[in-house]
Amino acid sequence: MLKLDDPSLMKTQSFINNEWLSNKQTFSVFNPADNNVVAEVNNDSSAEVEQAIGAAKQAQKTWAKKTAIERSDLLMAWYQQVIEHKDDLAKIMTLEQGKTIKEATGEIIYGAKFIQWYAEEAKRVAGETLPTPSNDRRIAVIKQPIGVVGMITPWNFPSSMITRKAAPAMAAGCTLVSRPASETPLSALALAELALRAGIPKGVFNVVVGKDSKAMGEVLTRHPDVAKFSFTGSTAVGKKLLEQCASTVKKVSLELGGNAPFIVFDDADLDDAVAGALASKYRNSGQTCVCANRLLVHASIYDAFAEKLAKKVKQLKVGNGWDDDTAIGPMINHQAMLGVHQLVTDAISQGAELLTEAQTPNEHSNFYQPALLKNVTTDMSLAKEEIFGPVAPMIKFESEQQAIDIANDTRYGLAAYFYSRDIGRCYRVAEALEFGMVGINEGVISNPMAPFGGVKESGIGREGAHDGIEEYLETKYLCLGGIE
Ligand SMILES: NC(=O)C1=CN([C@@H]2O[C@H](COP(=O)(O)OP(=O)(O)OC[C@H]3O[C@@H](n4cnc5c(N)ncnc54)[C@H](OP(=O)(O)O)[C@@H]3O)[C@@H](O)[C@H]2O)C=CC1
Ligand SMILES: O=C(O)[C@H](O)CS(=O)(=O)O
Repeated sequence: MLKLDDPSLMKTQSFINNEWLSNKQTFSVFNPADNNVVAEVNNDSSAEVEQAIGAAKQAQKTWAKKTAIERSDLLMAWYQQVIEHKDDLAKIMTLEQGKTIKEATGEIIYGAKFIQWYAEEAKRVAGETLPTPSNDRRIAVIKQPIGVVGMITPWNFPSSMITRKAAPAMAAGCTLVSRPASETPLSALALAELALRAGIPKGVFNVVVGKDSKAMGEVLTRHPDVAKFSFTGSTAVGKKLLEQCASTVKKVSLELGGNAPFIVFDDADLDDAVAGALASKYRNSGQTCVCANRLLVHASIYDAFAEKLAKKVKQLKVGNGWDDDTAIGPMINHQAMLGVHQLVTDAISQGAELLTEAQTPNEHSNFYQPALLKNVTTDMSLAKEEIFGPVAPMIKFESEQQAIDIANDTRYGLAAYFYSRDIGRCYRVAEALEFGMVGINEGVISNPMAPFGGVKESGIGREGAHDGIEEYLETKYLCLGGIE
């Protein structure tokens, strides 16, 4: 039984116009660790999304008229609420997503720091005056909020993927309708409760929840009152939603899938590289878009690296997210776990060698033992697809250029990592990699101060840094005549 310091944070209704609305229809939310039902949540669909858009539209002009300092203070109040309740929020996340309580707490703090960061950035939105082209006129540029924002987010980071969008949008003067993944609605609804307690005005932050993601997405991507759409999720779904947004030429931000190379050169610090690979690959049970997805290791250190990493992987304890010594929690659901196992068995059937314990999935369990495979080749699905699970394939390379070519041979371009202590190589490789983010001698690089995002089919736009608030602003050019 979940014991919260503040049980009123467990919300199951839709949050529209600062009101909790009941719905006759509900859907079940499950605990991935044991597949038990943990809550019955409102099953909204198109009507509720329309209602939420109406509330956001009604509120937007008033919210935008607040000064940047007023919005900043309200966002900081929200930040303080989230930090004050971080332990309860982490428990709710572990309950519905399965990640370890340590990782859940880390995510709550990470997500809160986007609210803190954009509370500060709200005060740094500036236009400019430009040299006049003639003495009878003056020209200037101002920045204005885009308007109502629709957003859809995934289950793997059910709190921070929301604040990474909502905070800059609200800081810029936008209002929004958030639709979280149906696997993890509780974290989103708890954030809404804390926004209410922080004094965020009605209609600014709305959360609709439901199983019919397609129907809800149709409204958010096609409604004429939604000026901006922001999505985080798979590339396949992102492409569909981008097409749907074309109907009303919405501004769009997409944070999509990844296939991160993790390159270990012969001059790397081997122990650092092993530690970096372990952190990058296996956090959140490998269910992050920026996880190392392919380990590219120079031939001269391939066996030594494999031996060191295999030893560490075997020490990772699989278990319930509540247990302090658990390193790997359950995967989000059985289908996801079977998909990962299929990639492993397929690779082994083509000659890859499993360096960790062989396993046969239990038909009632979502747990998967962390795995490491060597002798993986680039033609295997395990090397080409986004694994999204605790499995690391090792690919051997002979030269720097070959490593770069293998790394770039993907339609994805989100994160990439490499380990080298040669400064010339660091510059050459960092510049040659076709990815939006590059970790150099680091395996975990996400933070609110940096622009997070990808190139190619990993997305459009950036979240975090000052870039993140620009995604929710329009640029307006003013030309003032009659000066002379
Ligand atoms: N770049 C980034 O920052 C991140 C990228 N991702 C990527 O997301 C994927 C894993 O997350 P996952 O949730 O499985 O991704 P999905 O793309 O399946 O789902 C993401 C969200 O989109 C919703 N959705 C699914 N289909 C539709 C549709 N047709 N119309 C509208 N909404 C839809 C889902 O709702 P529901 O689940 O209720 O169906 C969920 O809320 C991976 O590829 C990962 O790389 C994940 C996190 C961060
Ligand atoms: O994969 C994701 O969902 C997150 O973007 C990963 S991170 O921001 O925590 O690195």
